[in-house]
Amino acid sequence: MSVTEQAEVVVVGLGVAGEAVGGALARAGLDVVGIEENLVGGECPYWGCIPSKMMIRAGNLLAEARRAPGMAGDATVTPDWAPVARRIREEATADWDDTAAVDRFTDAGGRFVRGRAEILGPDRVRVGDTEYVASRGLVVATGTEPVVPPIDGLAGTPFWTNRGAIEAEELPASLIVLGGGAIGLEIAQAYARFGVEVTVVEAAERLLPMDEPESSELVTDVLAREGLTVHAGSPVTRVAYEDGGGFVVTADGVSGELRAERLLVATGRRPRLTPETRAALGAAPRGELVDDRLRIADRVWAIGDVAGKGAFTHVATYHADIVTREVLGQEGPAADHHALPRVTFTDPEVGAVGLTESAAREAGLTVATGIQRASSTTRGWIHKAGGDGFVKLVADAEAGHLVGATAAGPYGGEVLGMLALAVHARVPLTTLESMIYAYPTFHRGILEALKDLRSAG
Ligand SMILES: Cc1cc2nc3c(=O)[nH]c(=O)nc-3n(C[C@H](O)[C@H](O)[C@H](O)COP(=O)(O)OP(=O)(O)OC[C@H]3O[C@@H](n4cnc5c(N)ncnc54)[C@H](O)[C@@H]3O)c2cc1C
Ligand SMILES: NC(=O)c1ccc[n+]([C@@H]2O[C@H](COP(=O)([O-])OP(=O)(O)OC[C@H]3O[C@@H](n4cnc5c(N)ncnc54)[C@H](O)[C@@H]3O)[C@@H](O)[C@H]2O)c1
Repeated sequence: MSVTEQAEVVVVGLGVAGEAVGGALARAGLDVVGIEENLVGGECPYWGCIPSKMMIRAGNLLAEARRAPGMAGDATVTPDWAPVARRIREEATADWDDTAAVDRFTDAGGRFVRGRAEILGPDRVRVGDTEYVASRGLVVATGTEPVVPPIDGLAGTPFWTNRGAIEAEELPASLIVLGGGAIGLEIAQAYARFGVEVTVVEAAERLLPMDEPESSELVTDVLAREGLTVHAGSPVTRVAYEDGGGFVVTADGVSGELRAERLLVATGRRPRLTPETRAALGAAPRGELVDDRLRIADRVWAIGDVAGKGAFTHVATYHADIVTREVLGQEGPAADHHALPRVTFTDPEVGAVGLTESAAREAGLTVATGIQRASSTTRGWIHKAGGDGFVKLVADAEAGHLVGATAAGPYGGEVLGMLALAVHARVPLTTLESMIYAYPTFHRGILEALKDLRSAG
């Protein structure tokens, strides 16, 4: 027999986005039911951003030490994965236990339900035998799941997704990474720095295909110098797994077979939202899910990865703030993604914001670009080993402001900060040109890139 429970707000999925909106609304005094089938906090703290950045930090320490010869004497590096795995288990994930996060939500006044929610309609959700009816709003925050491509032989093999790679207590001797996007490259480089023999196989013509071609070139070059094998433009045609023998991968354009102990599938993620759920919520089967208030329908919102506006934690928290205001009936700006920043935490970091050059051209803008290589700046020249990078600017020449930028290099994600502001606030190029840039910094490359942009235009 089913039971019906009333609530003011029902939040489905307590990942980054759902935990933030659910907690804020509960703290504001609303009766909030939060439903989570796995761990409260979602992908980012347990299998995503935080543990992967711990791996990267550790790998970067090794890489810096290896750069000492010729610049600072000798350094002997003996990589050890144990402290990394321990830090991920103990500091990042509490051994994949979300008690603290659940307590945070219930202490705020939220009602927590562990289970898989089935969304029945714009105001109701079922978990097991209980139906939850929302009088004030339903928030869908179900995130994304890995896409596993339909490659012959792949299904049924013990391949890893990001979760396997993050949870690993011991490293394999060798790893094939399918997909040269953010997940694939961050993990590939970190693993390789710990001595794993890594091969990256990317179907598109270049790594990081959604980024500037200069970013792809830079990362491909650095990875090759670090001893990784990279195959781009090489769709995988077949995967096999031999007990005790590991994975055997065949890809177009790659002669012979690729073999490795482990296989990581990092070929993108898709929203956890079935066509049936879209229909139940009154959304069209395809296309944009939300409007600029992140509404699917009246009093139904989608936030975070599932909204399809960028699968990043900073998007999830940005959306959560907007929908918190919406539910509480508070004034505030609508969602605006024109200056979405993103950082791929390879070393060098690839930070980007807004439109790439090709996207700006496709949008019909009169585009002007400027580029400055880090090695040509004083700071890059001083930095020397590990100093590869560049700043690339993409301007709407008619409007006279930046519409996109890339800051790749040491601290690329940090240099990105002022470029994100410039794109967000549509700061006039003349203002950017007339300000003072501290010397010798990596961000001074922006001034030189502006000069390049003007000289080209
Ligand atoms: C390896 C990796 C590294 C990353 N690194 C970064 C980074 O450095 N920076 C960055 O900004 N982003 C990064 N991301 C992306 C970031 O993790 C996501 O953007 C973020 O977690 C999105 O939050 P979310 O709440 O939208 O979704 P999620 O975190 O996926 O949470 C959704 C939650 O909903 C639950 N759920 C789904 N369906 C149901 C249901 N029917 N019933 C009940 N519960 C349900 C899920 O169990 C999950 O806990 C990374 C991702 C990965 C995989
Ligand atoms: N630093 C960060 O902010 C960060 C880090 C990791 C993940 N993320 C988020 O998670 C999302 C998912 O990451 P991802 O790396 O899985 O996706 P992605 O879309 O960034 O990259 C997937 C890559 O796989 C390639 N690919 C697709 N099918 C393939 C196939 N059959 N064989 C070989 N290659 C194939 C694609 O061309 C693409 O380059 C990212 O887009 C990002 O939003 C962010």
